[in-house]
Amino acid sequence: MTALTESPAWQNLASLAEQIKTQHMRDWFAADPKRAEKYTRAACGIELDFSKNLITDEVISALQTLASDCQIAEKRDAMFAGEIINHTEKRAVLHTALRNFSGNPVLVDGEDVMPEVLACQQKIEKFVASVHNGELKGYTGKPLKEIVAIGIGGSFLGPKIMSEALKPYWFDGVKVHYVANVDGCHIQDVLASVDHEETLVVMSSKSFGTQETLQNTLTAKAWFLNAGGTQQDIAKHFIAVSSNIKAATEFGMAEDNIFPMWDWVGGRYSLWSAIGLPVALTIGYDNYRALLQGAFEMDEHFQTAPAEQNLPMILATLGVWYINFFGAQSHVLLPYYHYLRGFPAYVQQLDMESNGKRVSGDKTVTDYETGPVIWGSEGTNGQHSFHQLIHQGTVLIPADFMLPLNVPNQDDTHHAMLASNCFGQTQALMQGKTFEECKADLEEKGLSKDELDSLATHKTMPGNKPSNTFLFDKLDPKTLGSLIALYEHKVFVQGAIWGVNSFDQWGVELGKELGNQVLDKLVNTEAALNFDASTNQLIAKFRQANG
Ligand SMILES: O=P(O)(O)OC[C@H]1O[C@H](O)[C@H](O)[C@@H](O)[C@@H]1O
Repeated sequence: MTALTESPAWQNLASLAEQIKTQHMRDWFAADPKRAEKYTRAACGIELDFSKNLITDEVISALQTLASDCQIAEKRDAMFAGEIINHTEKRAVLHTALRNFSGNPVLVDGEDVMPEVLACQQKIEKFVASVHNGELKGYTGKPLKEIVAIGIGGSFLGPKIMSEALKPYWFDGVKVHYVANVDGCHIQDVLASVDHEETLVVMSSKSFGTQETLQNTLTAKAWFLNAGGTQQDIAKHFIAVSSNIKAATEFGMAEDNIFPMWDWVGGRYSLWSAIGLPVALTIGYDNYRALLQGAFEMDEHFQTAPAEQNLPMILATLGVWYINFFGAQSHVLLPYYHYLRGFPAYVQQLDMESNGKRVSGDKTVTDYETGPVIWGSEGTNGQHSFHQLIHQGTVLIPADFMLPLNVPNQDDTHHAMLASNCFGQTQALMQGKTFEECKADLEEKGLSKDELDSLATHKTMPGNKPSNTFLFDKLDPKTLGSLIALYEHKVFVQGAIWGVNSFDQWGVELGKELGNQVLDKLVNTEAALNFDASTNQLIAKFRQANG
């Protein structure tokens, strides 16, 4: 056993879980009319009702003990202080510096990074203004109205979902198109829909070495030249965000057109850096700044609120409770807001790339589960498909429901229906429906006893399924910033409890490496195939079809 699973806090939680498994949330709600009030907390305009969880005061305090024994506060402070907590890559983890409005310095290797961060923000502000006011023009003198943002992974998903989620705040007059996949269908479709004279390509790649992004940018460049632009005009239509200035200039980007980022910002945490430039172009700089402000406020909350009030701590420890003591292998996110439909995919990357790890500390292979499968989609759509399994399937899937109480320009009837479905689902998951209740419903229909028993058995829902419900007044830029930072810190706390390095991604790196080796064999069609028989066969079939 590892030190974690042997620890008194872990052992205590294991025995508490056995007791809790014999109880039902229904009974807790019946016994305590104040349960909802007792287990609701708010911060940064986000209210979290976590009363529909398999928890008691004793469980909460045991989870807090585990967190404190795992030195979460110390680890959190080390992150904010710029210590090298990404130990396998020997890097600090300072996405929080990108939204630091405290006026305090943030030191990396003894040097304050804030002046560079602020200079970059000013550069973004100026650039966005010059696009929006039409001052920056394309090579034929037309304003730049179409933004083609090329990037993948962290250099894509965060900005894309932020832009989508903030549709009511879009700046009128520019349209942003995000392209990630190397599948040529996407870039072709996007380029076919825009006028090259009005197009600005923003290439986002921290490393400036990611195959998909380089290829899509080359394709866009060829399209631009083919449409009438010249090599000299490229500087007016192509800009980059990267920490690899050398590679970006070698690629042909003008140095002035490169927005910097830094090694101490991980890809999936980079949306707060100039990687967010397409977001600022979508919603304007003031709204973009509010987004950063919201994240900053959540950072402050995370650092200062006591454990029992601390939203990231509450969410993280609840997750650990289900993953490690109830065998939950996945966690579903259910935004009841169409514009937030991309949020599950974003958190999927954030959480699974961060905590999809199996080594704790220096080299201990864990004997406990770590990051869960994160999935989900917008409500109410899922209610008509996969919610069935959450209600009556044999696996436990904790759920996060989220709903803005006000939606700009929304028809009241639609919004009330949306809300009723959201609340009704959390209720159904919690209370379920007993065999007796199902039978009583059916009795009036004149069924025989056998039929009654059978159908009532099928209709019975055990309930006792945990969920969190997040409410916010409206999903404005500030609240979105806070919401994203909340999940970032949740992931941090869980990683810190499990002792994994939440900031590297060696599994992803291996995929890139092998993909390049295979590409070599697809391009050099005469090269001998020396992989396993299955991979060789797949390559041979591709060669044959494309020969
Ligand atoms: O920004 P780039 O260097 O192009 O990297 C893009 C993405 O590449 C990899 O897949 C990493 O796992 C991601 O975290 C990263 O965001």
